[in-house]
Amino acid sequence: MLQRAMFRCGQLSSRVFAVEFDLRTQPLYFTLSSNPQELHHAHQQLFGDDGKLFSLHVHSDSRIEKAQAHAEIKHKLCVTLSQDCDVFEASSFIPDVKNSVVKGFFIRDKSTTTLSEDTLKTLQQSKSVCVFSYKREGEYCWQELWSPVDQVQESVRQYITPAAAAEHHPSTLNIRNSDVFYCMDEAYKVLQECTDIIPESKEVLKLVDEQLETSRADGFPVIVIEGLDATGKTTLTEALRESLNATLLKSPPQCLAPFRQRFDSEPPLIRRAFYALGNYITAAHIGKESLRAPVIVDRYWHSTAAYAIATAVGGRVENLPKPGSELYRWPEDLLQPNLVLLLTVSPEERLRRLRDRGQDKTVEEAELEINQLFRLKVEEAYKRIQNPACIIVDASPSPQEVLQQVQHLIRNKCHL
Ligand SMILES: Nc1ncnc2c1ncn2[C@@H]1O[C@H](COP(=O)(O)OP(=O)(O)O)[C@@H](O)[C@H]1O
Ligand SMILES: Nc1ccn([C@H]2C[C@H](O)[C@@H](COP(=O)(O)OP(=O)(O)O)O2)c(=O)n1
Repeated sequence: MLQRAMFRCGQLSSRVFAVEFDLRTQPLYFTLSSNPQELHHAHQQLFGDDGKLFSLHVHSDSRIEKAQAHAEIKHKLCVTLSQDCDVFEASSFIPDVKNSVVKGFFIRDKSTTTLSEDTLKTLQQSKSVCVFSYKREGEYCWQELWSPVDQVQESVRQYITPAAAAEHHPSTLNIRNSDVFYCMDEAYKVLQECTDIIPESKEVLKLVDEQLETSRADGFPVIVIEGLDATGKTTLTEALRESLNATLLKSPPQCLAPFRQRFDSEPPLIRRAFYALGNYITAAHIGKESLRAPVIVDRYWHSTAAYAIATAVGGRVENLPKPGSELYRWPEDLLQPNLVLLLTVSPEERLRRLRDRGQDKTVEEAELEINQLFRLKVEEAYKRIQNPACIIVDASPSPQEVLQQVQHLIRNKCHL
């Protein structure tokens, strides 16, 4: 079993576990050792209290199955476990080694019921789930493979010892080709692997196939408008269309609208691959339309990458991939715009606009509202994307003033 193999002595020094307690705090890092050692103060938070402790993760050779099972387990743990149970995101990883992350959960059950054991037992039977339990022994705590009481099993005990945080936050290690895609083929492959379980994938792939190659002719300028929801993108792009006599496009394109809700309910791997492919369809439209007139694009790759990175990265803004990281690099096979403008408004003004609009928000946008940290991470990721980088536009003045500001920028940068 994958997880057990990781615990073999040869790998002990490099395999670390991180448990995210709360979005505002640092995760707790620990590693396993065959010798008991004194628990560090911080570890008392996790292992020192009363209550039963478990961790679990899915093992499967299929990344689609793994992603879906992980999402289902998350949902199941949240709806079935009582309020006396804390469920944390937990991952094991080899420090700073790309693609080494195994995502899972950590459960602290302070209840006197057997609900968590019953739930874990069911999960263990129905899915490829691996469960570990943690036991205290005086001042020490150790981990072993968990099996329900009726199945006695010989198991190796490993003592828990604190570990230092790695240079790169674990949630950044698996971003490439799981959350952000840097070429069309990689996103395409994900949807190909989904066709059995999500029949709509075939239709999406067909729409991608129908688009002709987009070798960019030296046509009219292409200007992308980016920003969080309710920063004024629709208002500005409509005004620019009028004033520049431009063609207005968006990503995801209209032809993907019937599939969006379906893919929005899927785990990040599948959802982000869908949005990535949407950019390539929009790119084909841009290639065609820019031969006739200037093109304004409402959201494009900056949105795809910034939301994906901000969702994947747990905790604070400091946990984002460092500025200059290859994770912020534009995909080589995706048509580049001439100008990208990022609309920014204060959180208060944005909330006011959201309320005035009074429309339904996507779950993600609703989360943005309550989760300032997430909003900060999306904005910061937007700003770190390179080649092309975005130019920040203060979108708090009146629509007319914002339009003038942007027209001025477009005249200077694109000579329109
Ligand atoms: N510059 C502005 N000043 C004040 N309100 C604005 C401005 N731009 C847009 N709005 C209003 O804010 C809300 C969100 O704008 P919208 O263009 O729909 O944003 P987005 O497309 O980025 O979600 C709308 O009700 C719109 O009328
Ligand atoms: N080009 C794009 C556009 C949107 N997305 C994703 C990113 C977020 O999850 C949502 C935001 O879309 P949302 O519907 O809230 O945006 P608008 O209100 O249409 O501006 O879509 C993307 O990944 N790539």
